[in-house]
Amino acid sequence: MVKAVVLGAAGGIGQPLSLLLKTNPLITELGLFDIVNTPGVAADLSHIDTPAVVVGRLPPNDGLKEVLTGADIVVIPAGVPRKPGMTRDDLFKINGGIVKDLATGIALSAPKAFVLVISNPVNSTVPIVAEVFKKHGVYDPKRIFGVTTLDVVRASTFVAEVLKTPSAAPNVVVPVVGGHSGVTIVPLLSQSSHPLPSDLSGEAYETLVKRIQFGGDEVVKAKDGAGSATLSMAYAGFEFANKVIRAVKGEKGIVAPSFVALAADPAGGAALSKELGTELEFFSSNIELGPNGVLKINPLGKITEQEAALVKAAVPELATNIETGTKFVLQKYEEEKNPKL
Ligand SMILES: NC(=O)c1ccc[n+]([C@@H]2O[C@H](COP(=O)([O-])OP(=O)(O)OC[C@H]3O[C@@H](n4cnc5c(N)ncnc54)[C@H](O)[C@@H]3O)[C@@H](O)[C@H]2O)c1
Ligand SMILES: O=C(O)C[C@H](O)C(=O)O
Repeated sequence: MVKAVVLGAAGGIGQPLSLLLKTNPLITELGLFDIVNTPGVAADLSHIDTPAVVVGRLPPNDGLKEVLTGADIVVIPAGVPRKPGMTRDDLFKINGGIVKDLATGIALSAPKAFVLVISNPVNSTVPIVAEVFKKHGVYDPKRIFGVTTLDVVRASTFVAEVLKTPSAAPNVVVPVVGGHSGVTIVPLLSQSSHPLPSDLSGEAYETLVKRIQFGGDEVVKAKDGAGSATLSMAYAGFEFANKVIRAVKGEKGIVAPSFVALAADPAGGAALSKELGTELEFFSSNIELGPNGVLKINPLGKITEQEAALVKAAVPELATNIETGTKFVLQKYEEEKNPKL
């Protein structure tokens, strides 16, 4: 029995993600929450002949609480997407508040659920969820994940294109570490399952790295004001959710990058901090998943000088993004305690 919940289920990501989750036979209940349209989305999906019983709720009458109660896994794609010219950080003002409110609902109604955060800016929204959970005394760093899978999916696709083996994309595995925005997205091309040509250096290497780092911009530009990646994100979110569910069901050796608190595995986190040369509270490295969430945070391993330079460039921005999320929640709690602030 697995209950999966999507918060923001009527949106561009939420709908196709809910559709994909409905196709997973391991999911027995699918809860959909949004501020609009979830009864319709749920009615539509409920006609599909797979096991999951679908329920869609709106905010009135404790809809969030009802959907979250009994949840094993909660995926959050709620919030506004970018338009051309915007950075992911520009979304913080609106999405920070949305994620804080939804995290509060999860802390109250499904504190043991695995929480998969898609809403941008991920580097800041994951720390928001962590702070909210700390405040409610239910924080377990092993259970909160920033979904960076789309970067991995893109890296696989773009590397396969360079290798001129388009059908290889699903088999090409390229770890992408750091975070989920611009220079914090660090592809470790030297660890690609399919080695790149040895002459891929200089401009060609930089072009490939930039394409992976700024792949989101490609979609934002092409959609021309109608939002950002939705379908590829739904695919990526489904991939990662499935990995978590498979690990919970006892499958061993499932490894994937995700933006998690290093406290989720203190020993692995310390080793990673040593490699980074600094202590960050959150970082996306390859993690091994287990029945309780994060089992092990893997080190970066052997990387090239170019990759070390990319990691170094990512660290200051990550530190700022993390602090933005944490401070936002702490300040909100201060304001609630002392409304005159
Ligand atoms: N992590 C990633 O790799 C990644 C990839 C793509 C998009 N994103 C992010 O995902 C988010 C959603 O993108 P989208 O294209 O689906 O946007 P969208 O506008 O199409 O959908 C967002 C949905 O969230 C809902 N929503 C707003 N406030 C809510 C609340 N308080 N509670 C519940 N639902 C609420 C909206 O009603 C809407 O249906 C954006 O922040 C986007 O930047 C992240
Ligand atoms: O680019 C965006 O704003 C959405 C998402 O983070 C992406 O990488 O596609």
